Amino acid sequence: MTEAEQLAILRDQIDDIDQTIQKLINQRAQCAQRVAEVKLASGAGDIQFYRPEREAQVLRRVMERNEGPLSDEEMARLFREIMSACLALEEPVKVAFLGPEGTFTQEAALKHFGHSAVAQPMAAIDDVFREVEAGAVAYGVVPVENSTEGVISHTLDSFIDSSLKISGEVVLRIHQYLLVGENTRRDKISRIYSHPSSLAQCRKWLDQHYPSAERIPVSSNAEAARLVKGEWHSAAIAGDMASQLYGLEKIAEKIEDQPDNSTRFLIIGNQEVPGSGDDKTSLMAATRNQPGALHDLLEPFHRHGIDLTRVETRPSKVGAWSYVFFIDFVGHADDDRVRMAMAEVEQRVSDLKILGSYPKGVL
Ligand SMILES: O=C(O)C(=O)C[C@]1(C(=O)O)C=C[C@@H](O)C=C1
Repeated sequence: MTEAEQLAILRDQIDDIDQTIQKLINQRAQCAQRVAEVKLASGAGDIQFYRPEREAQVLRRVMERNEGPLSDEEMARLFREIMSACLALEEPVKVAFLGPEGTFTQEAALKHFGHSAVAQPMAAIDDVFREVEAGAVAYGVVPVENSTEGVISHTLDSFIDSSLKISGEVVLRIHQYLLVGENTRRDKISRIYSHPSSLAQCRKWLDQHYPSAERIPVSSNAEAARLVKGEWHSAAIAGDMASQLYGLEKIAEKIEDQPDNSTRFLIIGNQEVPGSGDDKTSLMAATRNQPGALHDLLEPFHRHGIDLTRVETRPSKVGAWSYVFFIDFVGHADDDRVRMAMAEVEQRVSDLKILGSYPKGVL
């Protein structure tokens, strides 16, 4: 058989399969429309079309049953987009993210909600909180910690004065690129712009490759990319999205010092999310200012076998030398042992707020 004949046969098969997939996706979308009708018919005041726990369960199941050759992650990403489109038929989900366009936070928002979400850039973390609090959007996406750089304290501090809840988390592998516009040659770079944390994530690489270039901190990576678009002798450190958005050339790839550099983002909103079977909880606690306060706070978690994934300390804003602890642990607030531990913790602290229970990041 000639190459052309072999290709024609295989492409016929692909056409048939595509037709079947398309029919099935539309059948799935019709089911989602019926789900929306049921939710509307329930007459409840605040209808939740977006269901984070259900989405996590669907994606986990996709990964568990996957037999390849496509990877589990690739398959989950495809289903992520199918679900995003189905949800948009029910009601498009509106999301505010820490902008401008092209930031890693935008990438995180799209990874979490899919490309059918309506995502709006905000100038600052405070603005993301405000936009959700005002009800202009249903959810916000903000960075909370980076594996190289540590916690983003501004995000944690924002919870102190906010009634918003955490309804999800998403972890993004952060790859940094050195980008130039058409006016700059790679051997003529004297200025490198980026967000301070990206400059820090690439410090060793910069010391080695561009020791004498001036490092200029700016408000975001995307802003760095925008600046160098027309400038001479300047480069930006930013992600793939910013590079595409501003049509910049990548002259060096994956320049982050830590190969597993990743950032965790939180999804904030007003929703209480039921258990998905594999959840995390975040809480905020203020202790009385006395010796052993942190030990007393953590002891019930240990006794009830609850796995802590993070403990951060922040100044409480209500007087010098008093602190608020942010604690993440594995489990849902409705789990029996979490309930028991929380009842005990409550006796030992001056203030306790559950910021939310939510599915562990799947993708
Ligand atoms: O199961 C639901 O509640 C749906 O609305 C359906 C569906 C889906 O497409 O599978 C869509 C949106 C929700 O966020 C979760 C799941």
